[in-house]
Amino acid sequence: MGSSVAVIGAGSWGTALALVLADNGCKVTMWARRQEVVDEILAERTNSRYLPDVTLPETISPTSDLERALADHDYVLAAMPSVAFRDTMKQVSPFIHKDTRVIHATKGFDKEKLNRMSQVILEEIPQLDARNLAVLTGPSHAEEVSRRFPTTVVVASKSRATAEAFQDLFMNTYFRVYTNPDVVGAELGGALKNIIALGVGLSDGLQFGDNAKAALMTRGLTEISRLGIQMGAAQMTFAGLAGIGDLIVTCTSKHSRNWRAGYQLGQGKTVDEVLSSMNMVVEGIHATKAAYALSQKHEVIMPITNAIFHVLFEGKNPRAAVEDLMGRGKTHEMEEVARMSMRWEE
Ligand SMILES: NC(=O)C1=CN([C@@H]2O[C@H](COP(=O)(O)OP(=O)(O)OC[C@H]3O[C@@H](n4cnc5c(N)ncnc54)[C@H](O)[C@@H]3O)[C@@H](O)[C@H]2O)C=CC1
Ligand SMILES: O=C(CO)COP(=O)(O)O
Repeated sequence: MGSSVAVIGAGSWGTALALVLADNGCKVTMWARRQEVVDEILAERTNSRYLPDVTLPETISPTSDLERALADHDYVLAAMPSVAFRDTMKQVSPFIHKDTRVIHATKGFDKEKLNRMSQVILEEIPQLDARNLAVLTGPSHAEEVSRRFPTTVVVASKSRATAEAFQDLFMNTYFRVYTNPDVVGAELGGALKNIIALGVGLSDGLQFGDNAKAALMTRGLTEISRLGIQMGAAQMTFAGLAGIGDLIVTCTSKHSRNWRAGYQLGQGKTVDEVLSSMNMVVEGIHATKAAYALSQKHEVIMPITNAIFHVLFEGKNPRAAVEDLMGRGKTHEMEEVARMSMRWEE
């Protein structure tokens, strides 16, 4: 038997990653908040609400008892929605020691302080050695990973040893793991692309076509990078799996909850109607609020995020938001780079 891994969170992503680990020979204990999820896995070996049509092997043991989940582990993986992240880390903290290697796979911001998830982990688990912390991100829908479709992801950690330990833990023939030392860029790429996917869904719901989709993705990546660099990320990360890679999959996949939520908004539903019709997390809604505040704090211009914020939280008509975006003042496409290196011929 390989390593023991405690997976905290039995939603779609926690369950799909537990499957990857089980395929790799790990003994997995998966914590679910709700006892009925545990009961279903024990009785049927399925998690039908979050990952239908997938059979879970016996090497994945579910429990709703956090202490039991964390009793005996070599590694901990946290994969719950960002809104539940800080509270869950508070509860997890007493069972984590300095040398535990912890990885999270959550794509969002802390609602209290707008912090990244790795910052929340270190705040709530102060005894943890920061070098033992990593993030897993990249273009990876649970529905496809659980069908063992070829997938590539990034593990980012400040410590090469930790990044490589998690690379070894997760990597297999259908799940290819790259390492990256840029934790800030990896976390921001994953969290901010959800906003753009919502925007693309909105645009598709309004039947605006493929040109608009390409514009939102490209200019969306520009503003993701702009905020990211200001917050300490490396620009190159946004050209990789955690940036453009995840942006592409989330803006174009039928599996994306963010795209689906945006699409329904574009068709005229309200935010409350959309949220009550989805039984899964829509991180982009929370991320829009966080990124709007972060753009003001860091004095970074994010027109698309601003427009989506006004649609989601101030009742602005999506068509009016698009008119405002199209009517912005004239600008150079490569404004930051241009200042540094590009020259007009005359
Ligand atoms: N589903 C996917 O394909 C991927 C998801 N992610 C990220 O993983 C994170 C988790 O997402 P999913 O597993 O997809 O969500 P999900 O919507 O499938 O499941 C949510 C899980 O969180 C639990 N939960 C909800 N509220 C909670 C609370 N207040 N306290 C404790 N637990 C609570 C639910 O019981 C459920 O187990 C998100 O940040 C998402 O962006 C990242 C990559 C892929
Ligand atoms: O992050 C994801 C894929 O990489 C999941 O995106 P959604 O939350 O939009 O489904």
